[in-house]
This record gives sequence, C-alpha cells and structure tokens, in this order.
Amino acid sequence: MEILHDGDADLGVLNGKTIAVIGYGAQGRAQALCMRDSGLSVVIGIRPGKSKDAAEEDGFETLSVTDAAKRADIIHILLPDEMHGPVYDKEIAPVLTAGKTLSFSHGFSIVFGEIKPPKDVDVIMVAPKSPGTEERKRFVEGFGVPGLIAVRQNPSGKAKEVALAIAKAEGLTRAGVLECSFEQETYEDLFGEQNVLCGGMVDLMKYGFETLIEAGYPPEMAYFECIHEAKLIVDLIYEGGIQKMNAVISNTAEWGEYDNGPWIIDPSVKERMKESLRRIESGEFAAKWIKEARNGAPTLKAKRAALGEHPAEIVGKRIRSLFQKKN
Ligand SMILES: NC(=O)C1=CN([C@@H]2O[C@H](COP(=O)(O)OP(=O)(O)OC[C@H]3O[C@@H](n4cnc5c(N)ncnc54)[C@H](OP(=O)(O)O)[C@@H]3O)[C@@H](O)[C@H]2O)C=CC1
Ligand SMILES: CC(=O)[C@](C)(O)C(=O)O
Repeated sequence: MEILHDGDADLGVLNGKTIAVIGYGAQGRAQALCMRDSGLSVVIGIRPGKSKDAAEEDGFETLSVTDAAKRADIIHILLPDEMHGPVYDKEIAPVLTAGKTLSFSHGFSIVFGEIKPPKDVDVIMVAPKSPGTEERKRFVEGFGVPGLIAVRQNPSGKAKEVALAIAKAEGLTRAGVLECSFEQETYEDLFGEQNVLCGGMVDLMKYGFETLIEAGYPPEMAYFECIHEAKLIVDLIYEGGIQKMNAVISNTAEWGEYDNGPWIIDPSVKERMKESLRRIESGEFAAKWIKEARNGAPTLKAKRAALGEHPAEIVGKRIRSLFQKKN
C-alpha cells in the first residue's frame, strides 16, 4: 500500500475554501487548531455549551451547526458518532447544497447508514490514527500522527486532493497517510479500539496492577511496573519495533516474554478477535451501539459510574504530581 506524504498533497486546493468543523471535542479542537495553524479558514459549528466556550476562547468564530454548514465549502463532522445521524438530518442536510464536501474522521455513520448524503456532494474522510490531544501535541512539536483518507463520493473530481490537503494541514502527511475505503477504516478502527487499545491493552494493565496489589505489593510499585513502564515499552516499539524493544530489554525479560507470554495471552485469543471482527463487519456491533445510544446510553453511563477511579489512577495521579521534572 502506498504511503502518502507532504509532497503528495497540495494545500492550494483549499485556497478560498471555508471549512466548518462541526463539534469541538477531542478531535474537533485538535484538528481545527492544526488546520488554522496551516493557514486554512476554519469556523466551528457548535451548540451553546462548554465546547462553544472553548472554541471562542481559542479564538474561533462559532456558529450554529446549520449556519456553519451553510457558510462552509467543506463540512467536517466531528460530533460523537452516535449523534451524526440526528444532527445531520435536522441541521446539516437542509443546507447541504450541490458542490459542498461532507467530511468525517471515522466512517461509522456512512458505513452503517446513519447518514445518507445526496449524490451531488463529495464525501470524504480524513481520519487521524490518534487521540486528539496527541495529534495536536505532535503537530506543535513539528511532526504529526499518521492518518487514513477515503473518498466515498467524488462528483467534483477533486475529492482525494481535498482530503489529502486537509490531512496535510493536520500534519498527518508528515507521518504518513494511507488511502482506504470507508469500510476498511470503520471496521479496522472499531476492531482496534475494542480488541487492542481501549479493550485489550488497558485490561492487561489493570489485571497486572490488581494482581500485584492483591499479593501485597505496594500500589506505587505496581503502578511503576504495570502502567508507567508499559508506556515506555510501547514507546520503544513505536520508535523501533519489537526488535528494538527486545534489543533494549534484558535477556531475562526477553526469555520471560517467550516463556510466559503465550501462556498469559493464549494464541486462541485470536479466535475471539476474529469473532469480534465478524460482529463489527456484519453491523451487529453498530446496531447494538446505536440502540444503546438512542436509549440514552444507560449501560455506558452505568459502566462509567461503576468503573469509578481505578486504584492505579489514584496512585498514578499522586506519583505524577511528585515528578521532579527538569524545568
Ligand atoms: N476521539 C478520538 O481520538 C478520535 C475520534 N474520531 C472521530 O471523531 C469524531 C468526533 O469524536 P470526538 O472528538 O472523540 O468527540 P467528542 O465527544 O470528544 O466531542 C464531540 C463534540 O461534539 C459536540 N456535540 C455533541 N452533540 C452535539 C450536538 N447535538 N450539536 C452540536 N454539537 C454537539 C460536543 O459539544 P458539547 O460540549 O456541547 O457536548 C463536542 O464538542 C467521531 O466521529 C470519532 O469517531 C476519530 C479519530 C480519533
Ligand atoms: C483514538 C482513536 O482513534 C479511537 C480510540 O479510535 C477513538 O477514540 O475513536
């Protein structure tokens, strides 16, 4: 698969264009700030509330979703996925005239039919493969995070160029951008977040921490081992791959990785991962999530409340507050 970089993108295709970022949350704020820093004309479409206040504090012009969509050439929807459908139908579709571009950072609402755009608009995706905060941090540091672009509809004949220009404005082409389909991005993003990232790695860290403290080890020690050092190991893999990590860790650690690892995470977990991917690709997961969201997300709210603050977070907060960082 070809990896696209800065030289493959031309910000000039966005000259004279206004981009309405709809939503100013994790992605909305990060992407709007990066796009403005890259010289693009950005307005924020947002309802009254804390996000609107934050956007205005950051110096953006804020409009209602409808007014922003009316004004913009490119409407970049960065609302919670479960809100895309209702907000699009009521506040965007009525002003979505021919020649505009509808843009997303995740394909959920298009792939699972929450949004059915008219045929006379471009439909693209520019998806940073990163949480918003990290994306902005790396952009400001002069680098960027990788991303995916996709084109669903292209009556203008310029959809890919516009998607690549937005990716460049967000620093994604500094790290690398892949072109894929809406389905590929949607399915792999849902799979990754549920099986490797938020569901997967996080559980391992929590179980490891709990095992140590239940065996009487001090929480601080468990935090250093299972949370703090986990990030440093992942950083090593990020910088130089598993080979680099293995070259840096001790022979003892490496032997333990081979001896104990496959017992702790039995390779049969891949069978469950395949079933998880099947549920995602079949639309079963999406239907379950939309049903939950339309009912006011009672399970999500109950889980959030029950989760409370994990002991690892409590000790982590204290440890981080004591970091003696060089000024
Ligand atoms: N989070 C991430 O790291 C990533 C997210 N994405 C995608 O980016 C998109 C946005 O996700 P994310 O940034 O996490 O979302 P957040 O939940 O962080 O932010 C949502 C924003 O939408 C606003 N909003 C919610 N409901 C409405 C409404 N009815 N009318 C107007 N504004 C509303 C919120 O404002 P208010 O303060 O008023 O609630 C908030 O500003 C999603 O499609 C997601 O899949 C893609 C890659 C990574
Ligand atoms: C950060 C990211 O890309 C996620 C985990 O998929 C998301 O928050 O949607």
